[in-house]
Amino acid sequence: MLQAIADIVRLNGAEKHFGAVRALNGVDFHVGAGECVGLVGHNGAGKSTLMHMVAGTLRPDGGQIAVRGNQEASYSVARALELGIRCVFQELSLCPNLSVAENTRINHPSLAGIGWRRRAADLIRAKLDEIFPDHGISADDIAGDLSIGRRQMVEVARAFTLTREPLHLVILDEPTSSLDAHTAGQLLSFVRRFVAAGGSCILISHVLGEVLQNADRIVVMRDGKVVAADAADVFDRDKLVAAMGGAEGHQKAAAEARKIEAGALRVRARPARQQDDKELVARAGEIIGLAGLAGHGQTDLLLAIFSAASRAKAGVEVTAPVALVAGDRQSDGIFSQWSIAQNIGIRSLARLRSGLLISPQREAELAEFWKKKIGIRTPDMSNNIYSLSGGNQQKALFARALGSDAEIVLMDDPMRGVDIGTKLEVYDLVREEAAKGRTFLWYTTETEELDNCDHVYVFKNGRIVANLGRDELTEEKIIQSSFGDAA
Ligand SMILES: Nc1ncnc2c1ncn2[C@@H]1O[C@H](COP(=O)(O)OP(=O)(O)OP(=O)(O)O)[C@@H](O)[C@H]1O
Repeated sequence: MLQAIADIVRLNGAEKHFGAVRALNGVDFHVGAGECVGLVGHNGAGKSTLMHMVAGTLRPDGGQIAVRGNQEASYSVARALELGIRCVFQELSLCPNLSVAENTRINHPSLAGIGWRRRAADLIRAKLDEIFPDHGISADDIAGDLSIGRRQMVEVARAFTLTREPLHLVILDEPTSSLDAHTAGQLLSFVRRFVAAGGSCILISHVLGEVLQNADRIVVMRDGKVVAADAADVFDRDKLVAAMGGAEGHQKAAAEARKIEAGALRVRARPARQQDDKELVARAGEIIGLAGLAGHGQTDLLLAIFSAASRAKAGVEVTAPVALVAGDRQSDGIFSQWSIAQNIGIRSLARLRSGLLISPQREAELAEFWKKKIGIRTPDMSNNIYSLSGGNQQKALFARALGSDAEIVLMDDPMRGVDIGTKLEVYDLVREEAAKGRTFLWYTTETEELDNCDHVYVFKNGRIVANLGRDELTEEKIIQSSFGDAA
């Protein structure tokens, strides 16, 4: 009996189908009080679906759920909140036209009456200060005006705010996917403090090091089933990868030096706020990294280059067609009413045309080619794009850019939510395409990914502060440049 009460939540035999897809195939899962459970698995393994069961946002087709030892017959979001279970979903859920304070109020019905706005502002400000001491976010900021990283910080902080509503378990579905290494570290150390004080967390991440270092227990999912579950110290990176399946055989070849012939100039760009003569220069066949703390001008420069391809822009020279892989897929990348195939084909319309119309057959062929090439997991590419798991949506955006005629591919933190096996495949693909002469400009919040780049521009306060060659590339050096006056 005591054991049962020590569980915050326990699912037995959870089942969920989406048409032909068996997203959950009899899953047993539990979280104890004062425990951080890491949940890992390939894109489409069923992690988010399982979390929707815990958060009450989806009803299982079969199985039972018990919270603190009590069977819940009609479990729902409202019931989960009443029981102190909250979730930070992968697809961020802040209302874009409301302020940070107003968004906080949504989760706290008890913040009512005169002065609620100030109380909501105080509440979220205090939590942001506690988790991310140098956050730079105001409670009056409109959510839609914030960068994706800052929205993620608000969403996470909001989940941990305390009023009259109880708080026992927070589900964090890829909470660091848009955070730079410094900010991700702040969040993970807060999670450790929360758990040490008796709270519980579920941490989903494709950054395996994060899970290995911060979870007490790790659960591995594969194709809708739990395939391994044990204390975190029983696993290491290789064991996790092996249990997840799909990444075997891939060596970390990324760091190998590539032979680059300096090709024709493709991009020359000066950030709008640059005061010295530093500028970004990219040539045919190069893979160029953009690094530094999130929100320091990397995305702005990519967007400036993207728009300069169609309209002349001061300080930016672009000499070939450009495609952009957006990291903020909800706002910038996905056409939500369209199928997966249409989402992939949109950047290649000239090639897909037959007479005046788009040929559905050519569109389907392009989509099938990329489905196989990067393993987009779906029974049918004519399904709506939102039927894909988050990581598979991101793969579709890759396919759109790489399947197009663009000679310059801009990547704005593009691996958000992509699993480790696919990441390694995409790295190979990027290097392969660069060897054929394509140019990649790659902003990433994952320092490890910079190993794929020939050199890396570090940004601070909207300016380039350093240009590091691959032999100088270490996390320390990047952080040093990001915080220092210059480098
Ligand atoms: N609303 C939906 N309609 C149809 N299929 C869906 C829907 N939601 C999920 N699926 C399918 O269920 C399976 C599990 O998806 P889920 O989002 O749980 O995976 P995941 O492990 O969270 O993946 P990721 O790491 O990419 O986020 C996938 O095959 C996905 O395509």
